Amino acid sequence: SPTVEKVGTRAMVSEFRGVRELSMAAAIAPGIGMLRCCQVKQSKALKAVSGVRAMASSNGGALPPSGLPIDLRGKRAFIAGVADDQGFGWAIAKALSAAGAEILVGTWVPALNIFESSLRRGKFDESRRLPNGGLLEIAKVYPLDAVFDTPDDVPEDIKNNKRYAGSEAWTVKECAEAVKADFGTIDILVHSLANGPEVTKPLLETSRNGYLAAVSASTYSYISLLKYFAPIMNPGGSSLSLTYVASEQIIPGYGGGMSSAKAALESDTRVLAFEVGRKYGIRVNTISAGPLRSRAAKAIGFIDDMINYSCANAPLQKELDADDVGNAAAFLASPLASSVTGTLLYVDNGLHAMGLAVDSPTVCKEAAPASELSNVAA
Ligand SMILES: NC(=O)c1ccc[n+]([C@@H]2O[C@H](COP(=O)([O-])OP(=O)(O)OC[C@H]3O[C@@H](n4cnc5c(N)ncnc54)[C@H](O)[C@@H]3O)[C@@H](O)[C@H]2O)c1
Repeated sequence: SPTVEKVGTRAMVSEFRGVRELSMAAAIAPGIGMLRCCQVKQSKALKAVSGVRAMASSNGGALPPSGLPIDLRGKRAFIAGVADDQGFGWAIAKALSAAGAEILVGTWVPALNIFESSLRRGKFDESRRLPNGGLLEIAKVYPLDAVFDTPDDVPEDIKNNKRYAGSEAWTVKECAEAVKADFGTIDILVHSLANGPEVTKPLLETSRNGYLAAVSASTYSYISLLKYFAPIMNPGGSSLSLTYVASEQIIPGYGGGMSSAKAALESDTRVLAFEVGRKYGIRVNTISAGPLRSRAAKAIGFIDDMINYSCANAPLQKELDADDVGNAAAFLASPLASSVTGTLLYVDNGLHAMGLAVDSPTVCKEAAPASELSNVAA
């Protein structure tokens, strides 16, 4: 109605003013560091404002209720690749949970004990907090090693490895069977895992075994997950993986065959979207995420440089928040994206679109008016 439209417009105007004030503070802040800090605050403020709006609407306050919610109530998600609260898997679990989904996770066997004991001891309690004030609840943590499809594939040295000794049924097939036995079906499948034992080596110096191990852990693992989980997914379900722009552009330092593994993952996303869509009515998408200081990324060794580079050169000059990826994943998993499949969605502050490093000393100021653009935005 016209009244609702008016109230909605007022709310948007005041939201806009709040953001503008923060942007102006950013413009007058002395020094680049301060500017960057203000810009990060600006993005947090945007989130806070929309959070307040959501709260007001749910409390029957002055603002109108949102007409387009991401509603995953009654859905169940299995997220493979959660072993702490620092990575994308955790952020996706939180976003799906905030939207109402029940959360199951698959944790790499060698990391299982520490993850479960940290959860029990409350180490993650602060980061379990959801925007609505609730806590992320994980209905069950399953041991998983996505490099092995069935028990027959497990070599003796892994069988006898003491880090695997306390766990059982952790191959992909057994894990899917365990989820089926416990819960029957799932609706959402997330692949948030990767491993490249020679990631720090240039491609030219990568061994055959290192290359194949990267593709096995980071790419084939997704085919295997879909192969065994799709049969227990309800039609209309959604599956998702995480990729990185090194698949399509040269990122020196992202080695060991990991760039190839991500390129294969993106190609597989399209083929699997067709096969799994036709056979099970399930959607398959991938998110190409910007740099995040996760445990896996820290192991590569130059993640801080990548984050600084993105802040300096991406269209949006702010650090990527894992929650940004979580929220995009919640959208892709939801009925709002019911016609979206076979796609790659960039969630990277726009860095993928740049063809020029605007902070390069070889770029003249006229060609790269990044600072002027910051002021215009403010
Ligand atoms: N961090 C980044 O900058 C970045 C950017 C783009 C894409 N990604 C992708 O996001 C996904 C999640 O990574 P993250 O950066 O959040 O780090 P992360 O450390 O939180 O997640 C990686 C997970 O993979 C698990 N894992 C490794 N080998 C496994 C196996 N054989 N079986 C089961 N689990 C296994 C690890 O235990 C860990 O939990 C990965 O696909 C990664 O390539 C990361």
